[in-house]
Amino acid sequence: MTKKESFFVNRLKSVAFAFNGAWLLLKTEPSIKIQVFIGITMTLIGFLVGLSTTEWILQTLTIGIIIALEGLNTAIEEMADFIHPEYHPKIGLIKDLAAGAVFIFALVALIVGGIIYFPKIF
Ligand SMILES: Nc1ncnc2c1ncn2[C@@H]1O[C@H](COP(=O)(O)OP(=O)(O)OP(=O)(O)O)[C@@H](O)[C@H]1O
Repeated sequence: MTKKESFFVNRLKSVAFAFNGAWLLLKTEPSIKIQVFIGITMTLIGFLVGLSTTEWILQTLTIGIIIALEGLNTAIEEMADFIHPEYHPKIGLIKDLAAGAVFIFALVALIVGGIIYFPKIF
C-alpha cells in the first residue's frame, strides 16, 4: 500500500470511529438525547415561523455547538471516572468545570433564541 492510500484509509477509519462515537452518544446519553430533541423541536418551530437565512445559520450553529459541548462533557466525565473511579475533590472540580462550560453556552443559546424568537412572538 502506498503512503497516499494509507493516508486516505486512515482518514476513513477516523471518520468511522467518530461516527461510532456520535452514535454511542445519541444511543446512551440522556443529556444528548434531550439536546437533540430540543434541536429537532426548534428546527420544526423554525419552519413554522419562517426563519431568515441568517437566523437559520445562527440557530443551527447554536444547536450543533451545544450538542458537541455535551459530547465533550460526557467524554471528560468518562475519562475522570476511568482515571479515578472513587470520590475525589479534584474529580468533582474537573466535572464541575466541564459542566460549567456547557452551562455557559446553554445561557448563550437562550439569549440567541430570545433574540430570534422574541420579536416574532411579541
Ligand atoms: N468521583 C467524584 N468525586 C467527586 N465528586 C464527584 C465525583 N463524581 C461526581 N462528582 C460530583 O457530582 C457531579 C455530577 O457528576 P456526574 O458524573 O454524575 O455527572 P452528571 O452531571 O450527572 O452528568 P450526566 O448526567 O451527563 O451523567 C459532578 O459535577 C461533581 O460535582
